[in-house]
Amino acid sequence: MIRGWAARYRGILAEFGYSAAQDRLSAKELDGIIGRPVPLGRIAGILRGKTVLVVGAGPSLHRALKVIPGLDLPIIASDGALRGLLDEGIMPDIITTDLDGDTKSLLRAGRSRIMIVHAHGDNIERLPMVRSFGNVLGTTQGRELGRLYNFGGFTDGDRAVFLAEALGARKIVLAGMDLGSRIGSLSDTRPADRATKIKKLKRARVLLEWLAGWSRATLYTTSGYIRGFERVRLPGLAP
Ligand SMILES: Nc1ncnc2c1ncn2[C@@H]1O[C@H](COP(=O)(O)OP(=O)(O)OP(=O)(O)O)[C@@H](O)[C@H]1O
Ligand SMILES: Nc1nc2c(c(=O)[nH]1)N=C(CO)CN2
Ligand SMILES: [Mg+2]
Repeated sequence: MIRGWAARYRGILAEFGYSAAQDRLSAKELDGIIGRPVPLGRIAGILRGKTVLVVGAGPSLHRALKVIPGLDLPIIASDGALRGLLDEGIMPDIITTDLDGDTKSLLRAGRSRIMIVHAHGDNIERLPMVRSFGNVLGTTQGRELGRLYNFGGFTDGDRAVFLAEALGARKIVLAGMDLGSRIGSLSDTRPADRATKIKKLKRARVLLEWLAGWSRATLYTTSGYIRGFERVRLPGLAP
């Protein structure tokens, strides 16, 4: 577990009213379901020393999808962004998910791609889906247990950035990671959950700005402003 995470996790539990015990229960369940996890070295082999594209499901994803096919970069897709990528014929290398993204897309990608599956107290009933995935690594937001890892991060999108940093990416470029108060249309958020979702995105921003203070990777964003991330334009996108 990364230094400083425990305090941030306590803050998340308090703000969102989650139970650490439920998170732990879910983590144990996931650890029991995953037979043999993907070796960490295989994931690091994809990311180490590379410029890695992390794709979120924010409103700017639609624009980014026009140019992503021309980029020759390893791609990590976060949950809802996966469907957008698949619709454009782009199969990402790695998917970060807590299994509440589009099920059809997750099952399709899960046949061949690396699925980084996050266990938390509110997705226990979804965990059996993991049995259909060929290459899985499990994560938890609490203390690491069994063969699960905690790279840091909260939502699927910011966890992808923490993962890429932990496994040695040289540069991390965000697309569709607008954060902010507009939820992307590819994000499958029920109206009743929208206020919580916006709070989650705020928390993701705070965590990314914390990461920017000590990240070994250089961080870039092609979507919204994030302190500590350099703003760049995706090549080929009109201003
Ligand atoms: N404005 C935005 N709207 C939606 N998602 C965003 C936005 N900005 C960044 N993202 C990132 O895109 C990721 C994938 O989005 P999506 O809402 O589809 O997935 P999700 O499975 O509901 O996310 P989570 O389970 O992490 O809440 C989020 O985890 C978030 O980090
Ligand atoms: N207990 C719990 N943990 C989480 C949850 C959640 O709904 N419940 N959602 C997350 C990202 O959406 C990440 N972590
Ligand atoms: Mg999710």
